Amino acid sequence: KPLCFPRSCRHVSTSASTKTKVLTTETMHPLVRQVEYAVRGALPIRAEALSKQLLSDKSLGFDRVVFCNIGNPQQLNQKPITFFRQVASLCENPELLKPENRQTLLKLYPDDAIARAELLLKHIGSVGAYSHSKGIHHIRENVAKFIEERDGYPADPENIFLTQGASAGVHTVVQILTQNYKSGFLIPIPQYPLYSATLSLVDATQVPYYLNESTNWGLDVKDLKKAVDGARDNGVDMRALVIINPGNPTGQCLTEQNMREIIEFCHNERLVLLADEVYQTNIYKPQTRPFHSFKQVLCSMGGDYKDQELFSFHSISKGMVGECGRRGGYLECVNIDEKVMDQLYKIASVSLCPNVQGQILVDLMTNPPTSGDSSYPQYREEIDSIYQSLKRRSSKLADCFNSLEGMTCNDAEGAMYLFPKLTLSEKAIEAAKANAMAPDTFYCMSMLEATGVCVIPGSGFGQQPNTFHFRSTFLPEEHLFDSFCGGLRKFHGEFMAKYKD
Ligand SMILES: Cc1ncc(COP(=O)(O)O)c(CN[C@@H]2CONC2=O)c1O
Repeated sequence: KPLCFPRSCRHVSTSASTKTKVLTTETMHPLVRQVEYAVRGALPIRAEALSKQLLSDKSLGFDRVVFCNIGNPQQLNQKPITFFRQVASLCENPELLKPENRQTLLKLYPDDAIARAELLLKHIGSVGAYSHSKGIHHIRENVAKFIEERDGYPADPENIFLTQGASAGVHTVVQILTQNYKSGFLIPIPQYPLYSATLSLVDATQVPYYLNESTNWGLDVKDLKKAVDGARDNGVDMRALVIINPGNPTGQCLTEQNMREIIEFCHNERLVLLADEVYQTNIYKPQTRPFHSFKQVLCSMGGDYKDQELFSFHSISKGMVGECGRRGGYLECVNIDEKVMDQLYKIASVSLCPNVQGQILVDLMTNPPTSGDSSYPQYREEIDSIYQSLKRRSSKLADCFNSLEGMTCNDAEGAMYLFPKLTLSEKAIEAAKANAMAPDTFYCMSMLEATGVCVIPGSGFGQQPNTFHFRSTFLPEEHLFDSFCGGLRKFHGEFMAKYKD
């Protein structure tokens, strides 16, 4: 019988309450302590607190907090794609697929959703089982087919890892590429802070290259060369170039010519290319700035570049899918050394496998209903409706920002964000200092307290010195968009008046 002393008998060391914890911020890994990730930093933390306060306090001046800090479409009520959820739900509850339930089931589910679930379960077994550490082979075959159809060049399922979101793939690749603190990675400024945070965690060296706001966040290879040469002069062992295309937070889409120059640069400078392409279907100017994958451009450049190493990342969190919480994505490894691939597999094995429902969504994202399938009309309508709405909202919000005093904003060619530039008065800058905040953080915090809208200051992504920006998604529901923009307009006018020089 297990010993169980009543509380009164237990000897509690009097020093227990005074003994410091074993684990404190002083004794934790310093690399963890130094990591910053603004997308879920001070502003969202305050926003969460206000959201809770709203439950009991109606005096805040707004009736809801609008989380524009994160590209999380379904948090702002974007509907999931029906076919995807039908298949996922059948995979989750295979009892429904039993013959005795078929007549009832056909009243609730289209035949192609039933067929897809049965096909997936044939390869998966149970969603509750560990899968292959690279991901289910059948799904990796479908991802390879998707890549081949997208690019017109072969893709090998063995070079594809399904991942727990693109984040996990990025982390693994950065980790395996980092030999020591001298390992240098070129990262864009502004950048999505997954990269700066991950590089901090592995103690690698961040080598920034600035995107040019005046050319709609253009990337000039000459700037890359300057950054690499400067880093090498300082003893940095340059390893890789990170490209986010379409850009986050900046929304630019690279031209094919620019991509060829980038690949040539990597080849000449012997840099591994990390291509983050999670927004590859969030393309709002397809006529002038269509999406090209780096895989496709690399293959089109022919034999001289056949040894250029490339890692490409994709995700189910973005596009019109927005299944962020399911944590699904893939990593394609191109021209990577066989033995390194074995090491990648070993690291993937340590985490056993990416979650299976996330893998199912990768299959559905890359292998959706096609013309002639029962679900195709509804699938097409849902995707097109979300796409057109995102496109309209991106323009509406950019127009709103460009109409505000002291604010300019490049259009979003892609992704889910706008990154407007703020010109702030001396008084506002002084007030920020008095509040121990960066000026753009002060502006964003003031916006949050006045409107309930949570955006992220430019300092969370990096920006040219003495410039101020913030990042907002354009995800608030379209029927609320006019009042959303109206609220921002009102706040901005009051803020500028309050701190007028
Ligand atoms: C450029 C980029 N890469 C990778 C990821 C990670 O995606 P997974 O969900 O697949 O891990 C994100 C997420 N976007 C973050 C999250 O929402 N807002 C952002 O800026 C991203 O914007």
